[in-house]
Amino acid sequence: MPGTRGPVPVPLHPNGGDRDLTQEILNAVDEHETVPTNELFPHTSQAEIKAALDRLASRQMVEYDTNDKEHVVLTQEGQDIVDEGSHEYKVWDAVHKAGKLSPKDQALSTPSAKLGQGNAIKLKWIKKDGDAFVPLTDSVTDTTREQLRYASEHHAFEDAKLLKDYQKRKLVATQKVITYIARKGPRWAREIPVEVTDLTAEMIADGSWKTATFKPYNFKARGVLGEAGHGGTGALHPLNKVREEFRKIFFNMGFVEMPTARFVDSGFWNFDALFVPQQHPARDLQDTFYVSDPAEAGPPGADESVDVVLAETAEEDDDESDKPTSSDPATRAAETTSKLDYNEYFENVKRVHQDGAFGSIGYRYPYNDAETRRLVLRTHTTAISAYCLHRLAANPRPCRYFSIDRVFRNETVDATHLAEFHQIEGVIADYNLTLGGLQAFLKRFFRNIGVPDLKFKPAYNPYTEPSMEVYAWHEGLGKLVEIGNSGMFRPEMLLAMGLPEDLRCYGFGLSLERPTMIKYGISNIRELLGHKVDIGDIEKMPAVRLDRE
Ligand SMILES: N[C@@H](Cc1ccccc1)C(=O)O
Repeated sequence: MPGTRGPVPVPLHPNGGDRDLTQEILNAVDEHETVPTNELFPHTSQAEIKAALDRLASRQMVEYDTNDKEHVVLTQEGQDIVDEGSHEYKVWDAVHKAGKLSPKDQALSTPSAKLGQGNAIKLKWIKKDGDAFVPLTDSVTDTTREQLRYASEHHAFEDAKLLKDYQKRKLVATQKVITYIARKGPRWAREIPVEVTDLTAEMIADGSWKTATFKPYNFKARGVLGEAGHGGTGALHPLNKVREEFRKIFFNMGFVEMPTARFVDSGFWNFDALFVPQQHPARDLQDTFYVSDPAEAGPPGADESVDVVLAETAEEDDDESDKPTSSDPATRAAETTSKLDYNEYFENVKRVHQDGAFGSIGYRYPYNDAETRRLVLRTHTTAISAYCLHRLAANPRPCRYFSIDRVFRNETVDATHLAEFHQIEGVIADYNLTLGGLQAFLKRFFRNIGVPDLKFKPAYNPYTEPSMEVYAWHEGLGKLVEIGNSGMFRPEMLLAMGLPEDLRCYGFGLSLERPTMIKYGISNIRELLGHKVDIGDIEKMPAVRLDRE
């Protein structure tokens, strides 16, 4: 069984299907240098091709240009001519076969034959002899058919001047076709590299270390805080031991930690930005703790002075090593923020709630600005995810974020419920994501913590559609238990932030308490958190590895 420290491959095709279009494009670019992608993949939709190209372009592996071209396409009548010959040809053919043919003959009374008679005479293929037609030649060249056949094969006429004429005769039409021309980018590679974070014994044994791409060291990362007092991880609270295990798993899967140091947040980030309607029962005093002093936050964006920086990947750090000013966290935060317009975002969110926008019909109720400023103890860490996704709009690109921190709900405390608990949350943004990809990811994630065989159940969240509850088999209880919630963030939520249309986003969340209680065999949550906790017991609890029972 792989340890939690082993390299975890990044999925190449998030839709989980067999086909990997990004790899096919990489192969083609490698072989042909410049590739008109739609001609190469005529049966693949434009949107799919663009999504695959965007995934590669965002990694700077390929670059591409977009070309608008007019294509000539045949109408049904034009196609019939290519298949059977022109109207004049059919007239000549009938007359030629018969030797002599009355205009009243059935073969000459079809609408097509009526259209063709004049031309066949003009071309000197037939002539009137008494009241019948006779052929003038034993062979003809059907130019109309040849020209149309050429146009259907080449999407253009050999002589461009013919287009107008054929368009007037309604035998062809034109169609705008977008072609994407791809070529190698500055970070060209034949494959999306799997970045390995650790050198393992297996890699040395099987020689794969020689060709592996190692994730560069981030020398600016802060070190792990030294343990004081009791010493070792034994001094950590069991929740923090399990939290550390989850953090390692996230880091190994290429996630970046979100800044969660704000237990108090505004109604805007906790609810409105996530399209929880202002009358939703979850916003009730019975369910949510509101702060009374101060009761209100400034408008969204007013807290921008708070120095919140998402650690970028080591790779990006590396790029900036020769630019000391921009690697300074405060400067970087300012750079990112300056591109974001909070007023516009706020108005967008209001519009979606009140009138509908970005393809959503909205809730259609009068939106209350004061409600958006009310301060709450955050009820879920999705408030932070919304905040970080909005920041992503300043520089949209595929990314993976996670957080593990405390949330608060005004609930009656019992053996399995506390008024405060911890949420583990993950967010993945990328082009062309699908629900199947989310299931594949969740299966991989939970396998890493030793939970195989997931089941998914459709669910509802105001901010995701579709949404799925995640279930796993619990040996001890002998039944399926809910272990998490997930979904794809709604387009009206992401578009309102200014994220591009094809950048889609998964989200999922689970509690930290549940896996911890299972690991330590604790059945009453009050033994884990709060005033009833026995410190002696906590000290004796061993360190855990999530993937080992
Ligand atoms: N916020 C959800 C979890 C979740 C996060 C992100 C997307 C979907 C669901 C919860 O509290 O249960």
